[in-house]
Amino acid sequence: MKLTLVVACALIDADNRVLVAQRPEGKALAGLWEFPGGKIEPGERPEQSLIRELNEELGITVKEACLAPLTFASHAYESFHLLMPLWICRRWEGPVTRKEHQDLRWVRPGKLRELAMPPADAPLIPPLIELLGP
Ligand SMILES: Nc1nc2c([nH]c(=O)n2[C@@H]2O[C@H](COP(=O)(O)OP(=O)(O)OP(=O)(O)O)[C@@H](O)[C@H]2O)c(=O)[nH]1
Repeated sequence: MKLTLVVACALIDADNRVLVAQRPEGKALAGLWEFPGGKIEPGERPEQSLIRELNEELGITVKEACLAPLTFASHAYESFHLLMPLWICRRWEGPVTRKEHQDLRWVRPGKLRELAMPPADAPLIPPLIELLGP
């Protein structure tokens, strides 16, 4: 089984809402709502990858000191096993801009279950509710 390491981030706004982004058409799991992030490239540290992905996908600049580890997903997809650490971030520079996704939404953690998310993401929701409220 191929192990794939993906880094992801829950950006949190002043109202304790979380940013989710809709995967583009043409990609695996298209249309599902995910946490911004992506695969680690060779030679990158996980935090560097995440900072790069957040810049590419959302146009924001994040400092490593503003990333805090929250939890992780470990999920067996058919063709690979996903291991995905989730960081949270409350501080960034620049406006959040849609660059690669179909759509972006700020949602209360308690509403995440109402969105179609990748199956790996379900266990990430309770820790967010515990931290931020429903
Ligand atoms: N960023 C992100 N990826 C997730 C989440 N949940 C989840 O299962 N994934 C999976 O983790 C992988 C993320 O990699 P990616 O977005 O960089 O990859 P991709 O499918 O665009 O493939 P590619 O970059 O090779 O074209 C995908 O297989 C995606 O389905 C999530 O919440 N956020």
